[in-house]
Amino acid sequence: MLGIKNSINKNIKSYGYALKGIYMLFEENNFRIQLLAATIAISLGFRLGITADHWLIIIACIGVVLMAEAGNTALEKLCDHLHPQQHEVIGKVKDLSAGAVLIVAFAAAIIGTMVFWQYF
Ligand SMILES: Nc1ncnc2c1ncn2[C@@H]1O[C@H](COP(=O)(O)OP(=O)(O)OP(=O)(O)O)[C@@H](O)[C@H]1O
Repeated sequence: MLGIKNSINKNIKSYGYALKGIYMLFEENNFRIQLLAATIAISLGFRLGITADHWLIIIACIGVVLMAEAGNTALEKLCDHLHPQQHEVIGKVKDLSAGAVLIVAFAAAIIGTMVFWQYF
């Protein structure tokens, strides 16, 4: 019984740390821009009355883009902490990570356009 209680407490703590991470993301300019784009897409979804299938696609796109941005931010912070000085490899790691975000954001923009296009 105590084991289950400890396990639940540990879980709740973990969610707290995760929420702290999400809160930190709000300080990032790129994250705020992506959140604005997500808000516009969700508002458009309600306004156009899109189908449940289309909601799944839009929500999945938003989730993947925000997750990629969170990963990119975490990697940038780790790079800056491990190697605050300029280094070629650090630059490459940051560019690759930013590139990953750009790839999913671009794909999400295309998918979003294809979905919403059908309602106009
Ligand atoms: N320590 C470093 N060594 C070499 N190049 C770096 C280093 N730090 C940053 N850069 C280069 O500068 C670019 C911008 O880095 P920066 O850390 O400012 O990220 P950013 O994309 O501006 O993100 P943010 O504005 O969220 O901090 C990187 O993509 C990389 O090319």
